Amino acid sequence: MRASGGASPRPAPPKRRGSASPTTTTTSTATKLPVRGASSSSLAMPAPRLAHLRRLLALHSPPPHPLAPSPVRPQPLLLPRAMAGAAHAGVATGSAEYEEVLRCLSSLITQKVRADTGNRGNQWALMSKYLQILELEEPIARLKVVHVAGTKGKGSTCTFAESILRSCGFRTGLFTSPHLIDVRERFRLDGLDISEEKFIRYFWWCWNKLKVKTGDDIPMPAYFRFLALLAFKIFSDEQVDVAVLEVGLGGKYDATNVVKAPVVCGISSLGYDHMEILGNTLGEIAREKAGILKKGIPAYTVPQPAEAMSVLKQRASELGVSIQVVPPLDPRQLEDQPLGLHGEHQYMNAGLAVALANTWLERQGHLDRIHVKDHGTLPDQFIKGLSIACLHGRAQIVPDPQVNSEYKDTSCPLVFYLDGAHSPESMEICAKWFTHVTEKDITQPGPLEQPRSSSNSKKILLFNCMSVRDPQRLLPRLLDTCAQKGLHFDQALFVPNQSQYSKVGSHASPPSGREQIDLSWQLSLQTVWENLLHGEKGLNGPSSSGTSLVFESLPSAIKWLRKTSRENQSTSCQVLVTGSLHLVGDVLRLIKT
Ligand SMILES: Nc1ncnc2c1ncn2[C@@H]1O[C@H](COP(=O)(O)OP(=O)(O)OP(=O)(O)O)[C@@H](O)[C@H]1O
Ligand SMILES: [Mg+2]
Ligand SMILES: [Mg+2]
Repeated sequence: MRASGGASPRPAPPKRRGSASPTTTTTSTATKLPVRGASSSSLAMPAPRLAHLRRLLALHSPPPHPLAPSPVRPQPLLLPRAMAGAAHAGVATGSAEYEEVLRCLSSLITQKVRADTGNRGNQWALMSKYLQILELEEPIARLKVVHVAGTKGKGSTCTFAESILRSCGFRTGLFTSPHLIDVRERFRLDGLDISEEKFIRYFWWCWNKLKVKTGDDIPMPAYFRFLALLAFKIFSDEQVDVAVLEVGLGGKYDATNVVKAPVVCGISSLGYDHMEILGNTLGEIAREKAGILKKGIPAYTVPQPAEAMSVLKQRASELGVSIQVVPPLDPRQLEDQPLGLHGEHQYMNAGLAVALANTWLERQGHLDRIHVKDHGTLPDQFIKGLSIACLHGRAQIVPDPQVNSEYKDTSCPLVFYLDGAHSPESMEICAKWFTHVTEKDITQPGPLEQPRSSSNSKKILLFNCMSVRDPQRLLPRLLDTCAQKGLHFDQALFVPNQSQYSKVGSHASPPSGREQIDLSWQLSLQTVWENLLHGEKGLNGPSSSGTSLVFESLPSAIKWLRKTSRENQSTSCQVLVTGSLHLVGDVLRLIKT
């Protein structure tokens, strides 16, 4: 652990987007992993190694409203249905064949697609070649697709829409990204992660066909493209009634955009992210996302900044379609049921999902399945779908199972508040959610009382972000939004993600030699934080000592949190984990083991 004000030399300020990262990304390591053809003995992978592969594969390919938020309920650590498959397959129990599948998948991860224009231009034409090889053109044309792009809220919107249509009695397929713990989270059938057995079967089918037909002219598809092709294969063979597809990155050149005639399209909240690929202005970003709109296909969006909205409208009019703007859902429409996903912003995503599901039902001639009530509330199946929707790592509250089991009363001395926000806009949303749920005097329903009143609670930030992101935009947004609501962090902890150990070793646990761990990025984050708190005096300021810490590993940070919480029993530790979905996934995995 390194505390602020310590002897470590002050690191250089963090690099901006597009500059070389002070840490090596997991991507480059992934390409070094052995690919298929390894001897069977090498398949007996130790659990930490398998965990590392799962994390590695989590790589992406991809205005608040005034209504009061729903009551927030801490979620039990027992993973609900959608995550149950992943939890069961568990990090330690995956079969040797599954490990081999993960190894093959990781060989498809290339730096190129993420960081430059590899998914554009000529490269895009390759998608149709892959579809031919896999004989997927006709099956895709038969799928009844809901397609969603956007900067934020895609996954949540898709999850709500799928859950609604499942509650209406349809067989559903849901393809989202990224995943938190296990790659199979990206593929849900009827609301459940695809089974390991099915995943392996479909994987080899696609893999082997592609391996035979690819070579120097046609390379193997990159990671996200392969996953999208796999999703198409799974959903068509499984004969789902509806396939809900989240765009991985952008829209126009995204692998999911091979769908020529979806039933309905949605564009969730637009903002700044992935500018190194999508462009620097909201207009440019919006144009890329509007690339999923199609002639004759109804489209919906949420209220957007004017610059983005005008681009969406212009593109829609070029195509001769109207794009309808859906307001956030009014909680009264839910008959007092809370949404399954928490936070004010989810009313926005839910409103979009309702429009998408409703249009899907209408266009498929299934409106007779739902009973529209005359007093303005949603049909029962919609309310049910919205309230059971589940997506981990988004505004999720998890009391620490270890520390809390030591207390007989209902208090929760250590609680994790997890949200995978990683763009400036979502930092703000996340900060609002955290301040709201930890506010004094809020009594939460459910089996667990609110930890303790905020007067004797400690607010701790556990943060990391990928080095392609700009902490100078993320951290001030978080800090300022919290401060405006009267919340101040007692401490901030900066840690590398578990998966970042890949650069120094093959295990998911930290290597023994401390000197091997490059913490320069975390030290840079700490500098940004300290400068925000104490001005340019930063780390050398007398008041800064102890307000932030850098840990060399996540397990050591969690150990420290547990120790601190045990030593101060009258104080509850409320830990906001944010900045990276990878970090959130790592924390979820670590605290349940
Ligand atoms: N409508 C929204 N507006 C702003 N931020 C949002 C919105 N919906 C979700 N978020 C934030 O974005 C995070 C990710 O949400 P979600 O998974 O739904 O989005 P996504 O678009 O799929 O993100 P990703 O880019 O990681 O795939 C949430 O944890 C939350 O912090
Ligand atoms: Mg994204
Ligand atoms: Mg997503």
